[in-house]
Amino acid sequence: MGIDEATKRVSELRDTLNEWARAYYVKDAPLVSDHEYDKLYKELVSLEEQFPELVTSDSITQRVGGKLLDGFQKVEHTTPMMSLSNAFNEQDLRDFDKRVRKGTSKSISYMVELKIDGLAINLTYNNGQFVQGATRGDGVVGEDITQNLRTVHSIPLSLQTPVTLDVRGECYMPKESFVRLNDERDKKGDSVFANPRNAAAGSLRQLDSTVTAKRQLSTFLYTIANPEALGLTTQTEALDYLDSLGFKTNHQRKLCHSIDEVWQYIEEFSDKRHSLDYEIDGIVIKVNDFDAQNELGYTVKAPKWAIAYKFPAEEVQT
Ligand SMILES: NC(=O)c1cnc(N)c2cc(Br)sc12
Repeated sequence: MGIDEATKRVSELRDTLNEWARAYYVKDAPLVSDHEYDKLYKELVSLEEQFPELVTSDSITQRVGGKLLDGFQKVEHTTPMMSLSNAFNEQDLRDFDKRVRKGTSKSISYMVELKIDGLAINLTYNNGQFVQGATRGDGVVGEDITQNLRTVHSIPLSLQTPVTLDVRGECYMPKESFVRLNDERDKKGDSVFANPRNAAAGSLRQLDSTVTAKRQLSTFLYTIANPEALGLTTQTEALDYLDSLGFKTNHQRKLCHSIDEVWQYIEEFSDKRHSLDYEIDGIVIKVNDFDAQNELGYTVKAPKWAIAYKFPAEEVQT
């Protein structure tokens, strides 16, 4: 096969494999069998070995294999990554709702989202290319874990539109992966992780990304930095835009038009959360309209337009 034919075939393989990977890892809806996927993947690896000049950093074959790091570089976030104040009962939520309605004349609806128990991350894309991934750190400065995040299949290495933006979300380990990992570690006499959040954090703080690649991590993205610069006016629009770019968002979200509706959702997930295949430690309630968010502003620590309802800690069965 000559270079022209190889170039064409490599492009076809990447488009097909990226579509299949998005279906499997982002939409949880596989289009083909693992065997079918592996067949094309092997063909792409072979062509890239025959024609190294065709390898690009966003090729699906380049997710694993960065060099062994001797530490993590510090990264300053373009805008601070927020933290949330907490609510522990219905009255706390009703007090929050009163403060919100006192703080703005706008009509209020709430975007209600599951609070994923993982590690907060920031992903930076330049002209649609994934260029940097970082931990939240203290909210202002985090650590560069780009190589490790490149191994997480639900994180696109390139977007279908050449947009420059920062997106934030949670990297987590599914419950099943957590149980399997601890079984393997226990059998080898290694220490086990206390919970999926610690397992995800430990997996992302690896200096060797080939270890991270084996940990079956996933993500839910939920924030775009400076969303109004992209013409987005609500959290609903921001989440739909993240979906359209090929990111994995959590579809259990609900737009609520009263705090009563928010409380119903919380009561519903107080039980349903145990049947999810990932851990959550609460529910995040956000004023949906960005103009109203800006009017409400921030306290020193956290936004006045959002709150995290925390589920009561559960008795650990020993
Ligand atoms: N959907 C969300 O906004 C969300 C989900 N899961 C989380 N652990 C967090 C943390 C902050 Br801070 S926001 C948020």
